[in-house]
Amino acid sequence: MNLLSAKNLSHSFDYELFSDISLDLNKGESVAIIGISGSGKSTLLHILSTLLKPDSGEVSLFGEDISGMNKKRLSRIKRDELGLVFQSHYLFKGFSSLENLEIAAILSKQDIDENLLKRLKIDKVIHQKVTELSGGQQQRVSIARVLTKQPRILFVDEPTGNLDKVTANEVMDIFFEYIDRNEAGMVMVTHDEEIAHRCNNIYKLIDKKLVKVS
Ligand SMILES: Nc1ncnc2c1ncn2[C@@H]1O[C@H](COP(=O)(O)OP(=O)(O)OP(=O)(O)O)[C@@H](O)[C@H]1O
Repeated sequence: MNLLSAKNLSHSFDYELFSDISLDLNKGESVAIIGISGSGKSTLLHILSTLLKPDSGEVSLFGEDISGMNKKRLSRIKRDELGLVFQSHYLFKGFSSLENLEIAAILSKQDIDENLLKRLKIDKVIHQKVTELSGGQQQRVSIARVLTKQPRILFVDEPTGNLDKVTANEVMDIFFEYIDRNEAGMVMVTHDEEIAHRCNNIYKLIDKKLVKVS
């Protein structure tokens, strides 16, 4: 089943970033987007995850074109079905990590998975304020929070940027197991070719086009 379908996307800021880009994501599938710095990878991810409207083109989620959806429906889909793991973590800074996870658990009527916290190596810091944690710890709290709500599509921007190699691989294992177990899908932007190769499909943003690499 198709989770996401993007057709003929074009977008410009001061200059044209890309044009006529199409991409599909099916259940159980992972897609990596690579490309040089400034090629527009994060912008494309923002468009696919409904945060940004493209200049032209269409994004459909679960078979429905989002441009035709009313605001309320789109917000509900965003809240319940999409999981965004971006570099700015969007954690509630005044709260502890546990409180951040509890908010996600309550909103989505899911339970916090203790084993996930152990695997992410945040079980011991869970009572500390978010602001007392390192960047890498905050990133892993934000990953735990996103997975707690059990989204159907994960949008992940440079997930392993400030993690050591062992932790980075563990985080990737967690993402891939999550997709398999929940028949979810993932679109991931990364600079790390090794990590990109763990995905089912790799696309490169180059010369304003999205080219399938493998
Ligand atoms: N909101 C914005 N307003 C104006 N220009 C923007 C905006 N967001 C991004 N840009 C510009 O668009 C270009 C592409 O940015 P983007 O972050 O999508 O690239 P990227 O491929 O993800 O880069 P990196 O790998 O360095 O993160 C950059 O030149 C950036 O300055």
